[in-house]
Amino acid sequence: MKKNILLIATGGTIASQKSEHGLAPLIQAKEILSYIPDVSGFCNPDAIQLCNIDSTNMEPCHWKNMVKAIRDNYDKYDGFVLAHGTDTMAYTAAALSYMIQKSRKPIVITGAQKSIDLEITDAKTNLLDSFCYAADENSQGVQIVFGGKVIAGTRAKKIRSKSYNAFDSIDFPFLAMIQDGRIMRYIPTVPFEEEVTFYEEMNDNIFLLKLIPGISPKGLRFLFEQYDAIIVESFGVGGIPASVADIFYGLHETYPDKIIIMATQVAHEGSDMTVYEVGNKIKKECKFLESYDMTLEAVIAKTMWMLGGKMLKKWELEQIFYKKINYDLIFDPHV
Ligand SMILES: NC(=O)C[C@H](N)C(=O)O
Repeated sequence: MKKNILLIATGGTIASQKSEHGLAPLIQAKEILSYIPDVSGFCNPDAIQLCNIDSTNMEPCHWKNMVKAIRDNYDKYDGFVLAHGTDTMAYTAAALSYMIQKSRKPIVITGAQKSIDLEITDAKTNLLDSFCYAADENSQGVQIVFGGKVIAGTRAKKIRSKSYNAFDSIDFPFLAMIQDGRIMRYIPTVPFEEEVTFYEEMNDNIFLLKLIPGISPKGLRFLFEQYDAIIVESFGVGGIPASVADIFYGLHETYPDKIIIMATQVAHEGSDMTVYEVGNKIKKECKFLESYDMTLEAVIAKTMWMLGGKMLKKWELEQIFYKKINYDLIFDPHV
């Protein structure tokens, strides 16, 4: 029997047309479907419009609306395809990986580098591939389908701003590749036994501090006062420059429960603060959590999600942060 697949359109280049001030999302969900009539050959497609925005404007409130739309339609459809801008797609894929867990019904996020109404575009192939993946018996969970690759929702990163080949899977194999409607799986599907769980609360009161050589520690106190968690994007495997470390020690005494997470600016292989003196001591004394092999997008989304529910103690948060969800972490931190 043919599967019922719901397209949830949110905007992005895939839906964009020229406006007075540049490309802007204008094409509506049903019209997007009309560009890919072939999907009706293998599934029953349907479409709804959630918003029509450039993904630059994507916010946690939109993720909440996506979760609600999927939850409200969960019994009616067998799979979901979200059409989304590419710029923040990796964040949305990570966010939905935490907000919708153990879904037997696949949730596929896709988009394009060129609008669907252009003669030469990647939009139709990406959409066709996404419907094909969403309608396949062995698909589940949250993933991006783009440029013929299927990437776990927590592992995607936009690595090219213009080419069709815009996304990569960081430190984790592609789940599958898709070519001419054929799916080649690299990671076998182990069907979820538990029921799907939906979470709608995200705490976006977090701050990402990118370190640069010679960074001035001015303003750190303000960040500690204002934000519930601070993610520090440092160099290499992770460390804090001496000029900043003293301030951190002082602030940790005043705010011992503040969540501080070390991530790295290096694209591959992740963090390990214990290797160098510049990271080891401060990690222990200020009780830093660290990203290890999680992507920055996953760390940000996971932090928002874990702080989104009820107030938890720091040690409970630590356990949740290192819990493996949708392939986000391979390293074993031995908490
Ligand atoms: N290719 C794209 O979709 C880029 C667009 N600015 C967006 O993220 O909405």
